[in-house]
Amino acid sequence: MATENKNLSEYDKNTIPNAKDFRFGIVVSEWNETITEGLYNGAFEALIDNEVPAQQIIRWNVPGSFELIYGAKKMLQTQNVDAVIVIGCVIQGQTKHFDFVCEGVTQGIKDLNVQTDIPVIFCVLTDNNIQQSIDRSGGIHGNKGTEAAIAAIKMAYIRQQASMSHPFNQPLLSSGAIQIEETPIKIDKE
Ligand SMILES: Nc1c(NC[C@H](O)[C@H](O)[C@H](O)CO)[nH]c(=O)[nH]c1=O
Ligand SMILES: CC(=O)[C@@H](O)COP(=O)(O)O
Repeated sequence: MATENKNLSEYDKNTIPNAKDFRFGIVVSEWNETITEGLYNGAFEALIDNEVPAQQIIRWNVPGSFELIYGAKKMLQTQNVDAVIVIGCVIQGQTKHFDFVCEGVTQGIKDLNVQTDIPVIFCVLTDNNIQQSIDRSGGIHGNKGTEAAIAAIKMAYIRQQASMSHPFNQPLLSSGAIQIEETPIKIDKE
């Protein structure tokens, strides 16, 4: 379904896990600032709406979307957060720069999700023109910041549940592997 057919700000509060004890980091790009402020406001308000205390929301600014990767990495390493949201807005210009910034930030954030344990939520608009950005940052299609905040709550909850259901609740081996008790396989003899 395209954003056009879905309001990005709509969510059913009954389906959202309790978020009052989680800490969230939000890294905001200063490029296309009016748009990224709209996205930040959407994310912040959705977290507050879901009972996250304001002091458990840590905001950092970075110069552009490309810097969101480093900002998120440092946030993960230093702020004891349960999830990070990266907020940016890349708008097509006259050159291929758009493609490289979009590809770079997308792959970088994907890498953080693969390599580290804390979820990083992608709230980066990659638009053909400013109108598309306005429409998605509190305009006619709602606010992708709201959608990102709900995703962050859900992912923080999944991480919490996963750690609680860790096999036998045992610590990781020094190799990083999980110790799994072997169950003998029964082979039927003919
Ligand atoms: N053109 C846009 C950029 N470009 C800047 C880069 O993200 C980066 O800050 C620079 O290359 C220095 O490393 N960033 C956006 O977020 N949006 C744009 O439309
Ligand atoms: C997304 C961009 O990098 C961008 O807006 C830069 O514009 P241009 O390609 O015209 O230099």
